[in-house]
Amino acid sequence: QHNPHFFPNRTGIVHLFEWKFKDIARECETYLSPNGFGGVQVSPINENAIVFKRPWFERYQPISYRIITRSGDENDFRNMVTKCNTVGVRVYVDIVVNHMAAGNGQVNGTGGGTAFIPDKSYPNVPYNETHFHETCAINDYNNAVEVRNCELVGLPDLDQSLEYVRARIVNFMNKLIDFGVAGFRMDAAKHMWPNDLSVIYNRLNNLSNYFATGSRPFIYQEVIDLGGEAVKKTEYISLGAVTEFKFSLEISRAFRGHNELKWLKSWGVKWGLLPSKYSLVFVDNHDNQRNGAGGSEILTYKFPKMYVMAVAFMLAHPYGTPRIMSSFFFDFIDQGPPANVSTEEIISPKILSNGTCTNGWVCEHRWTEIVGMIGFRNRVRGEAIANWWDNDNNAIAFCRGNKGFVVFNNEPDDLQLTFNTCLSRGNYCDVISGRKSGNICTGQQISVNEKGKSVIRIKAQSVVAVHSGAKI
Ligand SMILES: O=C(/C=C/c1ccc(O)c(O)c1)N[C@@H](Cc1ccc(O)cc1)C(=O)NCCCOc1c(-c2ccc(O)c(O)c2)oc2cc(O)cc(O)c2c1=O
Ligand SMILES: [Ca+2]
Repeated sequence: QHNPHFFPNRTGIVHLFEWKFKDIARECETYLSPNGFGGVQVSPINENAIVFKRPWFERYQPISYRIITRSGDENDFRNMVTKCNTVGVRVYVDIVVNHMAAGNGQVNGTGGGTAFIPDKSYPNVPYNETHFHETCAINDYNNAVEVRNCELVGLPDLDQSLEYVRARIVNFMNKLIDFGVAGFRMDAAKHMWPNDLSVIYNRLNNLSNYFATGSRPFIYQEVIDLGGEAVKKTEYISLGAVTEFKFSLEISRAFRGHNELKWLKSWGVKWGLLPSKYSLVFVDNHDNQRNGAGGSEILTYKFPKMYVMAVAFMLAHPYGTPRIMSSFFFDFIDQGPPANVSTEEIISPKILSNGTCTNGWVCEHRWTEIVGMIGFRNRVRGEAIANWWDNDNNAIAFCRGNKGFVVFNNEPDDLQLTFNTCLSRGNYCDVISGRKSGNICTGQQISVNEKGKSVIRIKAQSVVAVHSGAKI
C-alpha cells in the first residue's frame, strides 16, 4: 500500500491535471520516460457532472463510475495505461468516492448520464437515497463523526459502511487495476471512515502483470490536516500513504522568506511531518494552488523563482514521495482547463521545439530546473544528506553522499563561495541552469578540484545542483 512501484531508477509522480489521455500517453513516451519520471497522476476518469462554465472542480462531482470524461473514454484510458507502463511510467488514478454530484433537479454527466438531486438518484451506477447518509452539513470540523457522515459543501455523502456501496467502489477500482494502473489517489479521504477504507482496500486485486506478482496497489489518501481539526492524518497511515499538506505549507513559507532556510536542516518529522515512508509530498496541488488549504502562502508557477527553489529542495531532499504539479494557466480560481469555446473540448498542450508547452498549459514538469532535479533525485537515491552548510540565514547547501551537491541562495544578493561538494575532481553541469548535452553543459559548468572543493557563484533567489550523472 505504501510502495509506488516505480520502475528502477525512476522517481517523481507528475500530476497532469486535466490532461486528455491521448496527450498523457504521448507525454509518457516522448518525455516522462526518457527523463526518468516514475509515474503520472490523472484527473478523475469517471463520468462527472457538467457544471455551468465547466469549472475544474466539476470533475470532483461524480455522476457514475463509467470511464468517460473530457479526458477521453475507456478505450482512450486503457491505451494510455498500456503505453505508459510499456515505457516504464506508472499511472495513478484520482478516485472520488466520498460523495456524488450536487445539484437541484436533473444533472447531466460527461457521458450522457443523468442524476436527479436532491432525491439522490444516480441511475448509471445505480445509487439511490438508501446508499447515502442522512442529509446534514459539515459545519464543525472538530466533530469527527460529522466530518465523515455529513455532506461536504452540499455534496450527497455516500455511506461506505453499506456492502452495496463498497461493492460498487471495489468493482470500479478493480477494473482499473486489471487495466494496469499502479494505484490510487483517494480524494477527500478525511471524509471517510478509515475502517471502511480498509475494507475496500483489502478487497482490491493484486496489481496486473506489469508488476511483480503479489504487488498491492499504491494508495495515497488526501487528508487535509494542518492541525486544529478532529480528524488526524495519522488515522490513515496504516492503510496507505497520506498527502502531507504541512509539507506544502512549510516549504512555501520557507522559500517565501517567512522562515530562514537554515531551519530546513531538521526538515522531516521534527517539523511535525509524517514519517517519510507514509508521506506523499508536493509544493502545491490542484486545490491549494487556488487558495485551498494553506491559503495564499502556497507557492505556485506564478512565483517562478521561489517555486523553482522549493521544488528543487523537495527533489534534492530524501524525505517523502514527491509529486510535481503540472498546471494550466488560470486567472480565476474556478476556471477550468483550456477548452474550445463552442465544443467545450479540452485543447491539447502544444509542445514547442524548445520543449515548452503552449495553448494555455504551464507544464512545470518540463521546466529545465524541474526535470533536471528529477535526474538529480534518481542519481542520489539512497545517499544520505551529508555536510550540511548554511550561512545562519537564507543560504544553505548539502551533499547527497558523494553523488550530488546542491546550494540554495534565498538572500537578496548573489553569493560566491568555496564549497565542499563531496564530489570527485572534474567538471560538472549545473542541472538547474541547463543540462549535460554530450560533452558540454548547456548551462553553468562547475569545476571541482582534487579536494572536492569548488568556487561557485549563485545568483540571488537561485539554486545550483550538480551530480555524478552530469559530469563531463
Ligand atoms: O473549491 C472547490 C473544490 C475543492 C476541492 C476539490 C477536490 C479536492 O480534492 C479538494 O481537495 C478540494 N469547490 C468550490 C465550489 C463548490 C463545489 C461544490 C460545492 O458543492 C460547493 C462549492 C468551493 O468553494 N468549495 C468549498 C471549499 C472547498 O471545499 C472542498 C473540499 C475541502 C476543502 C478543505 C478541506 O479541509 C476539506 O476537508 C475538503 O474538498 C472537496 C473535495 C471534492 O472532491 C469536491 C469538492 O467540491 C470539495 C470542496 O468543495
Ligand atoms: Ca463522507
